Amino acid sequence: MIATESLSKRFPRVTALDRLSVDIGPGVTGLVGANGAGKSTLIKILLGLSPATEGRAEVLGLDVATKGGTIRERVGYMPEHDCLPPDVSATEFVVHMARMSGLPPTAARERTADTLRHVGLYEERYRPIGGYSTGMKQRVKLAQALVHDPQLVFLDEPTNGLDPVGRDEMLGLIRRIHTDFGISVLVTSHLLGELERTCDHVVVIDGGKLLRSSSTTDFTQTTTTLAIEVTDSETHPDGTRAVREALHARGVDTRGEGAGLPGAGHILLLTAEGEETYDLVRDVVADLGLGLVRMEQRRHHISEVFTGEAEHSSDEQPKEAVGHGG
Ligand SMILES: Nc1ncnc2c1ncn2[C@@H]1O[C@H](COP(=O)(O)OP(=O)(O)OP(=O)(O)O)[C@@H](O)[C@H]1O
Repeated sequence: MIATESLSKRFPRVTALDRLSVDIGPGVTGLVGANGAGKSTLIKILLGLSPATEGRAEVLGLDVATKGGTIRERVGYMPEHDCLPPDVSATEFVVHMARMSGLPPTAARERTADTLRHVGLYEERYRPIGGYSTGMKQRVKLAQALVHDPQLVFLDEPTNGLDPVGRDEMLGLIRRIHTDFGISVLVTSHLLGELERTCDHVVVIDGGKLLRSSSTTDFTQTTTTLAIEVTDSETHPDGTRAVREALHARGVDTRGEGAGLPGAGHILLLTAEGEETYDLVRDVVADLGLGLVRMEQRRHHISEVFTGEAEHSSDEQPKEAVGHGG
């Protein structure tokens, strides 16, 4: 979908992109970096809106230096900053954008209605945008990026300014752009954590340089941490505690109880030494006459992995560069 080769962008006082080489395939890809890392600059070059100082890039097999117009016909773009006219309605604005992309009037109106419904704007779509909440404005921006049925969309910080609920809704919408319509997505964020549920692939940049590009599952490989949850019984009204003590008596210590996780207080975490740990847990739970609700390997969160790597890396400081929220 996207390929860059030694791509650089230098402004008089700052190098926004520094010999960036990266390949991005279909699906949902997160582009993560702190504010100023070069994300928006990369998007503008990929759209053919801003020339690179050095290197080359292709989007959908088209050279950004010469085929910007064709790229913009096939790619949707949701800019980071507020850029909506306050005194027109969402419908009027999105129809206008659809017409600008070359759709005939009837198709533009139909696509606008479908797209606004998809992003969750209903009766409000006839009211002037100036009265909208931040979340509604973000949805209008998303709708105009999708209205011409692009093959690929670039979403620049779509969760900016949203509260946690609004952020989750937006991330769900982004995921559905790919699952429901088969449109590939490049979505930027300065929050590593929020992209792990949404993206198939994550590209991390810092100071315009590529820090890492890998699939989300590679970032979050399974660990040897086991999470266990058991039922209570009449004999053991606190089943979790009974299992903890029984495991301890057999030399297996459990850590914490999954504070912050769903079902916190009922979840025991322990390090699996191999198959025998699974057998031991099964036997202990059965001997106590309890039910095993779940026994599963916990996955890392991207941000934990990244923090670990940062600690081992001497020449890069992603810890300071990349937020871990979300
Ligand atoms: N037109 C410009 N002229 C001069 N410097 C620029 C220009 N555009 C961007 N920069 C600088 O290039 C660097 C990268 O900016 P860019 O906007 O790409 O970062 P970003 O990762 O998108 O961050 P943000 O989310 O804050 O926009 C920053 O130091 C920025 O100040």
